Amino acid sequence: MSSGPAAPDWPAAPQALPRHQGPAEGLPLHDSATLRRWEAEAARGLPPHALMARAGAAVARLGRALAPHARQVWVLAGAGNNGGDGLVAARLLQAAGLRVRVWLAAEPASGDARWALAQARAAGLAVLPGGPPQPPADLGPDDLVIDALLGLGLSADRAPAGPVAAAMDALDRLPAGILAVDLPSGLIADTGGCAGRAVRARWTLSLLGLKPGLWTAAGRDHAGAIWHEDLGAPAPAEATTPRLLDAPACAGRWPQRPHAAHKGSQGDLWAVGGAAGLSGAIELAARAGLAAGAGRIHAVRLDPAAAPPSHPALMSRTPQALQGEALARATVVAGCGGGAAIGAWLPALIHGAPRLLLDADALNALAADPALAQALRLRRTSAVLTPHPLEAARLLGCTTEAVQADRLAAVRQLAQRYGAMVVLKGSGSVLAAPDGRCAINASGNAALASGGTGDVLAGWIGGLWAQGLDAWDALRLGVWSHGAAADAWQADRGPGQPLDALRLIEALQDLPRR
Ligand SMILES: NC(=O)C1=CN([C@@H]2O[C@H](COP(=O)(O)OP(=O)(O)OC[C@H]3O[C@@H](n4cnc5c(N)ncnc54)[C@H](O)[C@@H]3O)[C@@H](O)[C@H]2O)[C@@H](O)CC1
Ligand SMILES: [K+]
Repeated sequence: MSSGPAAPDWPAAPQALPRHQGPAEGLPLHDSATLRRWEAEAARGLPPHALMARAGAAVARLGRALAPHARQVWVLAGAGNNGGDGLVAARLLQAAGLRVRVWLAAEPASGDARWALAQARAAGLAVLPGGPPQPPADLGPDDLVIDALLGLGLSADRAPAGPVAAAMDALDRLPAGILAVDLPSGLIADTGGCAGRAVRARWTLSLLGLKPGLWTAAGRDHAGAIWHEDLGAPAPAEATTPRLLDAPACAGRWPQRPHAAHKGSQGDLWAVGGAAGLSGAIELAARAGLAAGAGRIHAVRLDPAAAPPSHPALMSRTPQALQGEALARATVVAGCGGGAAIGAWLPALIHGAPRLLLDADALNALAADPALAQALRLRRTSAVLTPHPLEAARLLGCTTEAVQADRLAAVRQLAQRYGAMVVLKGSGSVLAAPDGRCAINASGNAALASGGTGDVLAGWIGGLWAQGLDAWDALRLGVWSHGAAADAWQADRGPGQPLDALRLIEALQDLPRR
């Protein structure tokens, strides 16, 4: 960029403070192909039906714990092994003294499920396949319903019809809590999409491994609280599985603040945007960077007519100030409220900023200009992109529906195509790096669905990154803590209230840094 950099008055921010080692990258999430291999290997070393017996016992045990006052249980079982798990649970719950009724979609085909049905009948349960799914008339709110219609064997390309659809209709209308076996029926394990429709469970017990689809797209709305049972079968070593981004995966990864810290040691964040009429976005990003703890925050207005920042700790800058030494040590968050004007500044930022995060209008400019995309790929240092699904679709040249249909595939493709770290925002944000690392965020809730929360996220990640974290750590921690702040806020008030962007920044400041 052109003329007149401000002379630095403190030493440059270090590139990296001591690396913050957390216990792990997070729990692995397994795709269905891996789960099938895992199941086959585990079954080889066990007596017949042992895995199903363990699965059914785990469902029964958890059902008792979650619904301790239940007096009766209604089990809806499909004709596959998911239904077999439900039949085992039904038998065990009856043996524990509960009144159990079973609805079975059709005569089971697999050996395991036929065994489970025979055992259930031998124990005195009246199980006749087919017929209308009629819940027990006196089923109450304390009682338990077990959804064992469909699991990993769901055919994703057809919406459930016939008896299974009728059973799903019945599940929609029940007062009692629904415990889903392995997956809420109809939810696609690998993507979190629905095969037309899916059961809304209060709880899900995921068997063997955790599935990515429980955490992203429609997964969070359908799975309820997620429980895990590995059935005592050792997990396969899969290096490339996505990881669950949760509190333990982020523990101990916050930037260090040594006693002798000063504003020059905590990094320089430049928030670049602020086209006319859009200055609020840049102020939100800058304020979030300040809350994250970055040492000096510069708010760059691309249009001099745009309102200057109102927070007294933010330095109002022209774009010309971001060049030379200032640019060489800057962490730049570009695009929040940038309008079309941001495009002209991107070549210099892509070339000169050692840490660069592109959001909103910067992403739109990138999608529209192949030369920018090429320049980004050629960068030696990390860049971070923070698209929502529509921006991701523009970057990939596809529809928003295609992005949402397989969010993991979309984010991986973006990371490869642009040579950048990417977070695809939305319910269960997904993260990917060009080297194949991948994560799904477990925090956050619908309170975040309001204007400006994305600008806050961009500035918050930038503020963490400016303090010396490496790019992947800053991205992971930033995304998780952004959602965790909303979770803490909602825990105090209950669901349903939107969280405005300024309050979100306060909630981020209040979040304990452990
Ligand atoms: N794979 C594992 O990890 C283990 C599997 N077990 C259970 O077995 C399940 C997988 O069993 P299966 O492979 O038999 O599959 P499922 O029982 O999940 O589904 C197969 C059944 O669903 C029907 N179906 C599939 N798609 C449908 C659609 N779109 N609409 C209506 N009906 C549809 C099929 O006709 C078949 O009857 C797991 O989810 C789990 O509950 C456990 O027993 C033990 C370990
Ligand atoms: K199920």
